[in-house]
Amino acid sequence: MNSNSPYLQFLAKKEEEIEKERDGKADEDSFGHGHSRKPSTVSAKSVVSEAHMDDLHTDLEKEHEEVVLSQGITAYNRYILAGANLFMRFLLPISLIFGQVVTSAGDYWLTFWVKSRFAAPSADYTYLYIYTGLIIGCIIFTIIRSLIYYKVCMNASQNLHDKMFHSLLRAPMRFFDTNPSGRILNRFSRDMGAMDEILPRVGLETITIFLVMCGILVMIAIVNYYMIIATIVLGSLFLVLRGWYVKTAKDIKHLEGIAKSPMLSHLSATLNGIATIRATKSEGVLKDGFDHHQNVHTSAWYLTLACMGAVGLWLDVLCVLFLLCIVFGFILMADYFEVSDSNVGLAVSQAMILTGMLQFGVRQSTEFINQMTSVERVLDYTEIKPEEDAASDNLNMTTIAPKTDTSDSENWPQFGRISFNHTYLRYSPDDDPVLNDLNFEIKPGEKIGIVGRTGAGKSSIISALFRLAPIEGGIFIDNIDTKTVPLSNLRDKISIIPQEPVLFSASVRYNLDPFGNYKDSEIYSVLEEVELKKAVPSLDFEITAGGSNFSIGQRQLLCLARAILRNNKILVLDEATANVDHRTDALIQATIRKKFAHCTVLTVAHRLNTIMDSHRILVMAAGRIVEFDHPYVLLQNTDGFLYKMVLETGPAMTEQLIDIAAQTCAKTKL
Ligand SMILES: Nc1ncnc2c1ncn2[C@@H]1O[C@H](COP(=O)(O)OP(=O)(O)OP(=O)(O)O)[C@@H](O)[C@H]1O
Repeated sequence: MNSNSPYLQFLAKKEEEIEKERDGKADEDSFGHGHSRKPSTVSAKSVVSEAHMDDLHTDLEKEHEEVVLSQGITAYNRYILAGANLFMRFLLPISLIFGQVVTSAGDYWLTFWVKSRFAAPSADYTYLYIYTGLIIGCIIFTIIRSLIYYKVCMNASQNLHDKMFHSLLRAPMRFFDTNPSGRILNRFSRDMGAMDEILPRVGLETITIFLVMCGILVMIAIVNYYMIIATIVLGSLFLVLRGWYVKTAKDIKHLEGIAKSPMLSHLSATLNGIATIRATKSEGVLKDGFDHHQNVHTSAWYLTLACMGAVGLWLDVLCVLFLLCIVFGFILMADYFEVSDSNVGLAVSQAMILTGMLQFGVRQSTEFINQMTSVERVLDYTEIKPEEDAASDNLNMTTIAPKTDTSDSENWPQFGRISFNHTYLRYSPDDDPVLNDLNFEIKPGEKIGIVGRTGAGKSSIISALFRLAPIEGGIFIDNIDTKTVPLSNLRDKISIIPQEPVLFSASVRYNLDPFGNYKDSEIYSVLEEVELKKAVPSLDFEITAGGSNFSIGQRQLLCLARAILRNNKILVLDEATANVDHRTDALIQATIRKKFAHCTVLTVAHRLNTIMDSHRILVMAAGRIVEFDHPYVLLQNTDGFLYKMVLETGPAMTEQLIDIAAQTCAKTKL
């Protein structure tokens, strides 16, 4: 260590980088991968990361609390607007206030009744009837206000959920690249859960307590208006105390979250390495480590309890002081004014309700503000800027050529001619373009292989074709600018067999034909073509999550079956044969050649043998096209990119590849 060798410096730098990365992108690491193409991280990291979830969630909460506080009323307003129409917005406050007025009026009426009975004892039932009426009114209004309130909350939850889901479905790919899937799932699970279950209850309790407190203070002021002074003084003290509590509680909660993570990660790491721990007899060390983490966490948790206890004590002190003011106020006043016993009784009994209720109120209102962060987060997701789809309202496609039959959106594309016209693509507006000035044309029915080193931009060509990211310049399919085609239509008309086969947890029928456009016999026939009929007992056979009850090869074949069924003029294969065995690979290749003989096929390839018989090969480097011609022609240039790539496969393979290219060349009489 003392030598300070370059290796040690390198290690220190690395550690620093990891630390920085963890700080900066911690949430991304823990919740999942932001980018679908990233290699999976080591499992130990994800175990530790999982344990960090609470801590990070607290961080996120903190970040959003600031948003809520800064946006303040806006979030509340938008929540109510999402759940209540104009009538409900009018009815809700009225029912809340009326409920409280009737309840307080009942208490006051009792005092009035007692006072008049002492003044002139009689058996007048009017008092009783009015009191009964007030009690019944109190019951009815309380029920009505609860019904209206819960209806508004339920509507808000449903509407915001639907809006969030809708806006997520239309979100651009960039959103999914920058938001880890765990975070998105949290919005739908944790935040929606809070909005459905916790927020309405806590909200109603907070509102009720606030109204009861107002009722009590108003009645005490009516009985003895000097009490307004005491109320203002003690009310200010209360607000100060509450401010301290909210701030402290938030920080302590954060502290507790931080202290909890190491304990959980220690536990999960221990469970993961239990075999090693037992083999090395290091149970004691691990136990001490766990005890240490738990002690730290317990200390933080004890702080939470102590904080709650302390605020409870001080709130009770405030209530007792208020009671003291009321009682002594009446004693002092008795020397100068006539004070009725029933009024004293009313004021004292009402003030005593405050004790205990105030504590509960503070806790619930803090919880309410905390839960509103969930609403804020959901509101954020309802406003995701949708994908640019200028054509969605305008189904007329514009052509660069005079309008022909091809402009008919139903039959488009009829030929499968693709041309890139000075096309640039950038994933983020601030980044450099990933595709640079692509200019090429693919004739109808051509089989094109796309090759290049990793990161050269092969997959980005597919992204551009599907318009997964904003493009500059134009991409024309059968002379129609894809920018003028509605996105759903464009994506519907190009089939893709992706690198990772995508299957839904649903029936085979749904996976192959989600919109129910084809007959069972047609679906069976394509299953037969990809030799899967035996593997699939029936079309209602359920595919489990991610297609785990099928092998990777079978999943690829299902995707191929889906593509055949769609019968599109353009097929894109993204290294589709990278993970399958030789036989399945051969079957996929043969089926594609047969079934897509008249279609334009673009194959992004890693293995050169699958594309050596293509009509042309497009070689990419750093987002530009460096070569584009028949493979045999390209291989004549011994300085060329393709030739060098072929050489890297070894002498035997090189010979074989050149052979395939030459044969294809002879066949096509180039
Ligand atoms: N979603 C994305 N967001 C930001 N940058 C991206 C995204 N996808 C790709 N890139 C960047 O674009 C460049 C080209 O990537 P692309 O995936 O097209 O390469 P590729 O040739 O298909 O590589 P590979 O063979 O490894 O799949 C790379 O520099 C990559 O970092």
